[in-house]
Amino acid sequence: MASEIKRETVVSIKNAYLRYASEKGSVTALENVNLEIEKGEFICVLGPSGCGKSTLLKIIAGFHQPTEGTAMMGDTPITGPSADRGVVFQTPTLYPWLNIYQNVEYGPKMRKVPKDEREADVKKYLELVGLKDFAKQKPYELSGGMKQRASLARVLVNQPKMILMDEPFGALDALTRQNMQTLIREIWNKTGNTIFLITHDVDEALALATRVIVMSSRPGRIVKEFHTDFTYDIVGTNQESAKYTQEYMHIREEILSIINTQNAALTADAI
Ligand SMILES: Nc1ncnc2c1ncn2[C@@H]1O[C@H](COP(=O)(O)OP(=O)(O)OP(=O)(O)O)[C@@H](O)[C@H]1O
Repeated sequence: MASEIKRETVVSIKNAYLRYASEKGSVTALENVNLEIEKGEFICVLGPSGCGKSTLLKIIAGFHQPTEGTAMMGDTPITGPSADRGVVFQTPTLYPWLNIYQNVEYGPKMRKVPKDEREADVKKYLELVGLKDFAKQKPYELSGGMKQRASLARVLVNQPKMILMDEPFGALDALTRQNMQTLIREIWNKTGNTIFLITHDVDEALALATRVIVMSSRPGRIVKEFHTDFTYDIVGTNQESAKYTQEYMHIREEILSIINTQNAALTADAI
């Protein structure tokens, strides 16, 4: 008998709308979004600029509540931010007056985690992101990639149920970006964490995701989802070759074609 895979829904968004109040009236950023995120998924979100990707992430993070519809973590409505859902932004969020160790220690300290446990956790996650030798440095002494790794350790040390990343590698040079992709893939593979990552880069999405979500131009709706497994090939010995398969090329073309169609609709609206 085939063994059943136990699925666990971490986050579920149902019929969600988000309207922002602005000086010119109301802006509908999201329209009827439905999304179930299962434990261990690596979701990458793509879509035209301004289509509501960050808004969706902010709903999951608890920074915004849907104007209509629901956002739940397990059986509990998401009503505000929580250490269970750690957020990594494009610009690293580190306290400049604290060293890297103290920055990573900050969350557990606030949660009153006992000192010994805290110390072991901070060391573990600094090692995991490759910063154990930089614990005493201040953020200004680190490169952009290292700062982003420190931000990641700050989130990981809280052992969140989910990691939310808003274009986390967008400001990095190509080589550092690729190294960060390898790091986040390895961390995901090792910890089995659930990740929701926004990117503008189709290749980044395909190289990391187990599911790629493509959104329409504003108001943002989910127009298509692709279940992919190139990340497993890349994590194994195959490395880059996964990107040259026919299947990869085919999905890549399809995603780009959807985004281009959405961008064209956006431009036509603006004329
Ligand atoms: N606080 C706000 N008040 C009013 N409008 C907002 C607010 N935040 C976002 N918007 C609008 O909502 C829409 C969606 O914004 P959002 O930042 O979610 O898009 P995005 O897809 O993440 O964009 P990008 O890819 O350019 O980062 C945009 O039109 C934006 O101008």
